Amino acid sequence: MNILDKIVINKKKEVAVAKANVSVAQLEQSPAFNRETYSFRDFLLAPNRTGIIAEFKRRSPSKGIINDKVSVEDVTTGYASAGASALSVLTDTDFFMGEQIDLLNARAVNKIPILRKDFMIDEYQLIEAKAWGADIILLIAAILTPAEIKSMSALAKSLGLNVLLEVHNLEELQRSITPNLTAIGVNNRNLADFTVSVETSFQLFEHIPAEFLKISESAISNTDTIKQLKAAGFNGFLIGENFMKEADPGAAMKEFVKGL
Ligand SMILES: O=P(O)(O)OC[C@@H](O)[C@@H](O)c1c[nH]c2ccccc12
Repeated sequence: MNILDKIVINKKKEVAVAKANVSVAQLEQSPAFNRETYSFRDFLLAPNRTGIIAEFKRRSPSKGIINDKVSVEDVTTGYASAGASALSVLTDTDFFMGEQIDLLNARAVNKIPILRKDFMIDEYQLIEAKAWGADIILLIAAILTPAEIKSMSALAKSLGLNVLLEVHNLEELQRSITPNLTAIGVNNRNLADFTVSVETSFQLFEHIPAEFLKISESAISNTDTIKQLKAAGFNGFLIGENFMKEADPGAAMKEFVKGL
């Protein structure tokens, strides 16, 4: 059993507990639920922003603890002022040390789109995402059927949420395309065995239909890589560890973008 299988088994139990504790009607009453969401497309393509989706990630299964000393408010506002087009906030606790409150806190202090970074396996989690202040949800092709991707992205659209579909190979990409997606993210990290290669993005690029925003995810640690990805046609760059490993991730991003 690989890590992704373990995460999904755990997530199913977590969602069952959450559903028993908090009803959809309760989630729908949360103040964030009825707000207007920010447009992922507008912020990603804005000329005065960097295209970087900057991630708040304390820990990962591949790296262990990356940084558990910083506050989500300091880091995400630092990212936003360094020119992030969007923020990514992990809400998985058992494997990434993220929390629901991290997303709520990031939402309270930022006026740019926020991705709820989690393993979505149930429509209930989309209602949570909206109620907790997210603008974007992640759907990971490796753990969902094409029918699930279709129905979850249609529900996301009806909630005003943007959808980032994550793929790692051509087969996942081709079976998962559906009209209600906003963006396609090529994960340079294989979540089954943790190997990384930015080549994955360059290889899959030409197979992504023109109407979707194109994001390269993971293992990006220098501005030359971003310049090459931009030249190939990528619109967005999801970066976590390269900033989070520093004592002040916002300042690290500010320094990094000088090289763009
Ligand atoms: O820290 P990195 O290598 O810059 O990667 C960020 C992001 O792409 C990565 O955290 C990620 C990509 N897809 C995911 C799915 C679930 C959890 C995490 C991820």
